[in-house]
Amino acid sequence: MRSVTILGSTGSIGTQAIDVVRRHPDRFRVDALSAGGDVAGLAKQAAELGVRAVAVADAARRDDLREALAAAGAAGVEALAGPDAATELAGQGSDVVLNGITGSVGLRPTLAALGAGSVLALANKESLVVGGPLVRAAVRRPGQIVPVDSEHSAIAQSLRSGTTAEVRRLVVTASGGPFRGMSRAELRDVTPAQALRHPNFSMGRVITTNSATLVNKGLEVIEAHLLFDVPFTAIDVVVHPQQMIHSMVEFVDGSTIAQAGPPRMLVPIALGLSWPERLDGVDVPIDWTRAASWEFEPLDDDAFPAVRLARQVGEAAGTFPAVYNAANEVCVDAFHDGEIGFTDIVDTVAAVVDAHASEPGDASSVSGVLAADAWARARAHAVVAG
Ligand SMILES: NC(=O)C1=CN([C@@H]2O[C@H](COP(=O)(O)OP(=O)(O)OC[C@H]3O[C@@H](n4cnc5c(N)ncnc54)[C@H](OP(=O)(O)O)[C@@H]3O)[C@@H](O)[C@H]2O)C=CC1
Ligand SMILES: CC(=O)[C@@H](O)[C@H](O)COP(=O)(O)O
Ligand SMILES: [Mn+2]
Repeated sequence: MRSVTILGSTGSIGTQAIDVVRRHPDRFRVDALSAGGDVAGLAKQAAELGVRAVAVADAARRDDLREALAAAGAAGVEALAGPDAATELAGQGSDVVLNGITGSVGLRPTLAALGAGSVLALANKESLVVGGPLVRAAVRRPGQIVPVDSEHSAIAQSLRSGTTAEVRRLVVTASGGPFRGMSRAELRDVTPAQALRHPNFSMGRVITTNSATLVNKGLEVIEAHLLFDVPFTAIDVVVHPQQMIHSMVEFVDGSTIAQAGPPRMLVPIALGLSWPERLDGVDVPIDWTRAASWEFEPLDDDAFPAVRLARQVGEAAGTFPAVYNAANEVCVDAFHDGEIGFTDIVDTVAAVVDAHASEPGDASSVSGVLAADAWARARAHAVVAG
């Protein structure tokens, strides 16, 4: 029986993780849950799962959380509130901490989980991207981070086919998003509602928007570099609209191992919780008796420059990846608030990254990384305000 803490339990990843746990009560016991501000959803989950503790990030919602717990019949559950609450839960030593929070705010919880010796089931790619070397230095043993991001789970599964020395390249697949095939000129007028229509996955607002701009793929290339220690020049991106192949590993003998399955997150989440074992019947496999075509096409870097920019910031390292991510988080909000257009998102991120070259930050401490994150947010707000 593994004890599990789920951070971001009310979100897309979190609720699917609870589905996996529900179906395997003999394998998992949920210790603790955290959310941003959804106290009602959190209290309902806490009551159902019989957890020990819950946390919300919004300090102003402490009393609401206690009331919601009492109303749900879970008054005895420890209730934490405030910006450090998820970090406190993450450091309490569950066997597995699933980080399903969105954004760089997930960095401290990621570090706390690793510091406590828990397995970190990592959906929150932003924490690894922004904290790269700090997160890697916090790892206490090989395999302590289990990727939940579907592409990286696919790579981890494929890597079981050979030794590290036998790996030649990683091939990360991309859906291409809802605007695949459009030119830069056509992209100027797309709307937030259109950007939220991901072709295959139902996910939170930030990652769905990032899939549309291809910033998600940029973050994933950096994530792959940091997780698997493969140089950027040996990480390819290929557009595969059906997302049945979740990514691939090419080996030195010319063989490529791909992981395939329907475009759903249940298998990566379940593997995150149970690694290295597989659980029975997590998802419905591909039906190979039905005719189907899978397409593969190159990425259009001119219409979607986010991956090229991510490679640049990844190579530059230091605080550049944190700046890329933080500027993007600001721009996603600004786009949805009607303050900027779609192509302004990556253009603004590029301008902020460019400005960072003359004011580089300190990536050797968490406070240094978070200072660069704050600097990039301020700079992005200034660019957005014109
Ligand atoms: N969804 C997916 O299929 C995939 C997601 N990922 C990654 O997983 C992460 C989560 O994505 P997703 O589930 O889609 O996002 P959602 O927006 O659906 O969920 C985010 C979760 O984080 C909580 N949260 C928000 N702000 C804070 C905060 N300041 N402190 C603590 N918790 C907070 C939310 O709580 P509340 O509900 O109260 O706002 C919610 O529980 C992201 O990093 C994403 O890139 C990776 C691969 C696939
Ligand atoms: C499910 C998952 O891992 C997401 O990151 C998803 O893959 C997004 O797909 P694209 O970014 O390729 O559209
Ligand atoms: Mn992904």
